[in-house]
Amino acid sequence: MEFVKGHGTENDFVVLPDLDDQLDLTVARVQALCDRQRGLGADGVLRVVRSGGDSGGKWFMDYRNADGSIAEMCGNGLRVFARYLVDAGHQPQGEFVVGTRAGDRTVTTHPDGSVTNDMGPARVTGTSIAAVDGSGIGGFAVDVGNPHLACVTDLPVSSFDLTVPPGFDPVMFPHGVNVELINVIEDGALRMRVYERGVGETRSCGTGTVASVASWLAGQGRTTGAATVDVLGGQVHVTIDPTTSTLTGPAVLVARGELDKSWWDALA
Ligand SMILES: N[C@@H](CCC[C@H](N)C(=O)O)C(=O)O
Repeated sequence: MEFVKGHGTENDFVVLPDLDDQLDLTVARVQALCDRQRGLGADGVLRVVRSGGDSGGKWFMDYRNADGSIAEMCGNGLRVFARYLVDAGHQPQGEFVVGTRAGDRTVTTHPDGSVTNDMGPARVTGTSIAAVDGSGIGGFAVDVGNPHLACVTDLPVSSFDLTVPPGFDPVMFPHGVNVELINVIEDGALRMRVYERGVGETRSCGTGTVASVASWLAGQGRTTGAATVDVLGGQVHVTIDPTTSTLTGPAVLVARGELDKSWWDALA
């Protein structure tokens, strides 16, 4: 069984090509694959399925968090997924459509290895408070297909302890939430740290960067704008308008190999 390891701004993934939708990707298997001691190690798994959808999309990205939970969307994962399809010869370089649980997303791969995702609308749905390190930090709830609580703060994001999960309002976020802490460096330049639902702190979160820019704009009463976002693992560029958003950043394939069949079978 083939695997590929890749990352987007150091948000890392095990890619499992399963074009004919044959793999039984159980929670135990996802957890073991993502475990950095007893598996390959990753923030999530991207199962690559060829879809017969009528939306024009030939591919479905089955994304799982490291704890085995299913999420609707993964922005960094989508770039790595697109890079894999081109690298494997399944798609020519350029624009194509990938289905996700949040809907179809158009991706554009570039010759320099970067990828631009159309991320769909970033909907600001309200305000809420994240409890981090004993402090309440206000932010905007942003739906990027998956849920975010994106909080601009004047405290340096480097000062927060994100080894402990942030608290949040379970009524507002009944299915959990990804929490972003954001500093404004200057107009159009943000710095972000993130605690991801189903993973913990990661070095980047693509949907989280889109939510961060939407939150920063919402704080100024704006619905359109663009920013670079520095994350622990690099930098991405985000644009937001009222109907859609884009995310551009690197997508790197690191290694490929074969999973041991007896290891996989024992995890069922
Ligand atoms: N790292 C991802 C987001 C992955 C899903 C998230 N943890 C959730 O549960 O919603 C990204 O790059 O967007």
